[in-house]
Amino acid sequence: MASCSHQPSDSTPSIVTPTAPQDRRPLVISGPSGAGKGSLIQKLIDAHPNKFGFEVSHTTRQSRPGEKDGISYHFVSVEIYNAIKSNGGLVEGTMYNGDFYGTKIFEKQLIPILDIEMAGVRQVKTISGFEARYVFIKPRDLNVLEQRLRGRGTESERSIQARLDQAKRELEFAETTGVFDRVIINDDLERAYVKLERFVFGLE
Ligand SMILES: Nc1ncnc2c1ncn2[C@@H]1O[C@H](COP(=O)(O)OP(=O)(O)OP(=O)(O)O)[C@@H](O)[C@H]1O
Repeated sequence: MASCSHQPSDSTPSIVTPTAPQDRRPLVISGPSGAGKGSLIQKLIDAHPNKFGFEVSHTTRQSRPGEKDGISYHFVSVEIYNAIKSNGGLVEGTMYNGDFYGTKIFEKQLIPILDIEMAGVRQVKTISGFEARYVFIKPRDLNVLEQRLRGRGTESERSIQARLDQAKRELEFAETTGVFDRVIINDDLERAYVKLERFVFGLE
C-alpha cells in the first residue's frame, strides 16, 4: 500500500529513451510492505512523466501525518467506499489490517500503475478481459524488510509485526503461484530500478 504522492518530481535519469512502452497493459506492482514498491514507482514516474498514471487508491484508513487526500490516497468513509464498490466502480478491493483499500476503474489515457497487495492481485487476475503485466518487488530477506519498515518511521510496532507476518505469506504466494511476469529483488534501489525500467520498456 503505497502512501507516497507519485506526482512527478525532480528528474530520475532514464537509461532508456523510447517514446513510450509498446506494451500498454496496466502495470501491477506487488510485494510486501516495505519492499520498495512506492520508491520504485516514484522513480519510474519521475523518469517518464506523462507516460504512466498512478492510480491513487481509495482507503478507509486514517491518514497519517503528512499524507494528503487525493494524493497519497483518497481517504473515504466506509459508507462512501461501499457505495463506490456496490456501483461496480472498483477494479479491486481488499481489507488489510482492518481497513479497506481499493482501486477505481481507470479513466486516463496513460499506462496505469497499480500498487496492490496479494489479495488485490488475486482479484484482478480473475477479472475477465483485464490484461496486465505483473511485477513482484521482493526484499533480500525479512530482516531487511523489518529494518526498512522501522526506518520509514510510519508504522506502529503492531503494524510492523502484522506487515512482517503478511510479508511471509506474500513471498510464498510469489514463489509458488507463478502469477508474476517478473520478480525483482530490491537490494540496491538503483539496480532494482534499472531492472524495472528495462522490463517495462520491453528491453529484457
Ligand atoms: N533498495 C533500498 N535500500 C534501502 N532502503 C530502501 C530501498 N528501497 C526502499 N527503501 C526504503 O524502505 C522504506 C520502504 O520503502 P517503500 O515505502 O517504497 O515500500 P513499499 O513497498 O511501497 O511499502 P508499503 O507497501 O508499506 O507502502 C522507505 O523508507 C524507502 O525509502
